[in-house]
Amino acid sequence: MRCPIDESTNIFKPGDMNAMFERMLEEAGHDVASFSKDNLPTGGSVPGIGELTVITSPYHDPSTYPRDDDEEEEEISPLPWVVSINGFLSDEECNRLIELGESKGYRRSRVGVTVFKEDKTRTSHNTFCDKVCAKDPIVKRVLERMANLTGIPYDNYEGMQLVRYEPGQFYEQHHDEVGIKKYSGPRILTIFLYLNDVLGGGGTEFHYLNFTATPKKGSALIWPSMLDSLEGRDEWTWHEALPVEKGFKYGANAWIRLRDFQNAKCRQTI
Ligand SMILES: O=C(O)CCC(=O)C(=O)O
Ligand SMILES: [Fe+2]
Repeated sequence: MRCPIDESTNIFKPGDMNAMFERMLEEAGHDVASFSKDNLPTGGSVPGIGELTVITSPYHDPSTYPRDDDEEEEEISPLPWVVSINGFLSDEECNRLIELGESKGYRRSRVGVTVFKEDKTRTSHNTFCDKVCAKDPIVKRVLERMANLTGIPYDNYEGMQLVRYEPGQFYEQHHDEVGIKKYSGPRILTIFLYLNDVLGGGGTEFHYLNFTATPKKGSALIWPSMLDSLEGRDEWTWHEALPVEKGFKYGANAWIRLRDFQNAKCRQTI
C-alpha cells in the first residue's frame, strides 16, 4: 500500500535530538547551561535507566577526530551525542530476549534497502521481536524503559532486531539510515542492547568517533542516525560490529523512526 507522507506527525522537529540528549544529562544531575568545550558533559546515574557515559557530544572538538581527507571544513557537522548506559537491562531481561530469539530461530542476516539478500559484509544471524514478542511482560518493561529514555513512544520503533554472532561473524562498516523515502521516515536513532558478556572480540566500532564499545551484559548504546537539523544523516555515526573472537555475542537493535512504524498501514510513500 502506498500513502502520502504526513510530516505533521514527525516525532522530532529540528533541535529536538539535541534537546533529548540534554534532558538525559539533566536527569543525571547536570546543568546543561554549563556545558562547553571546556566543561564537557560526562554522564551520571539516572534512576530507572542506568549509569550514563557520554562518549561524544556537540561540545566535543571535531577537529581531533579522524575523517575522510576529501571533506571540506564547512561540511563538518558537530559531533553527535553518543551515550552508553551501563545497567540499562537486568539479567532477567537480557536472558528473556535471548530466549525469545532462540525460540523464534536466528537465521543468517540479510542486507538491503528494498530487496534483502545474504551478503558477505554481514555474516551474523538475526530474528525479530514481533508484535507477540513485544507483548511479553519482560520485553514490555524494556520497551517502556526505552520510551522513557527517549520520550519517543514504541509506535515509532521497528520491531527489535535480535542478533547473534558466532566466532568469526561480523557486520562490516555501515550506516543504520539507508536513505530511501519511507512513510515512517528515516531512522533517527539507534539503541543497541548488549545481551551478554562476550568472551573475546565483538565490539561496536565507530571509526570516525575513534571509539569502540565493548559488549557488556545489560548495557546499551544510543546514537543518532540523523543530524539535529534533520536535514540529512549524521555521517559521524558509521559503525561496524567487529568479529567475535571467542564465545557468542547476543544483542538487539532498536531502530527508531521519525514517524509511526508500528501502526503504519503502508511502508512505501507515494
Ligand atoms: O552488533 C553490533 O555491535 C552492532 C550491530 C549493528 O550495527 C547493526 O546490526 O546494525
Ligand atoms: Fe548498525
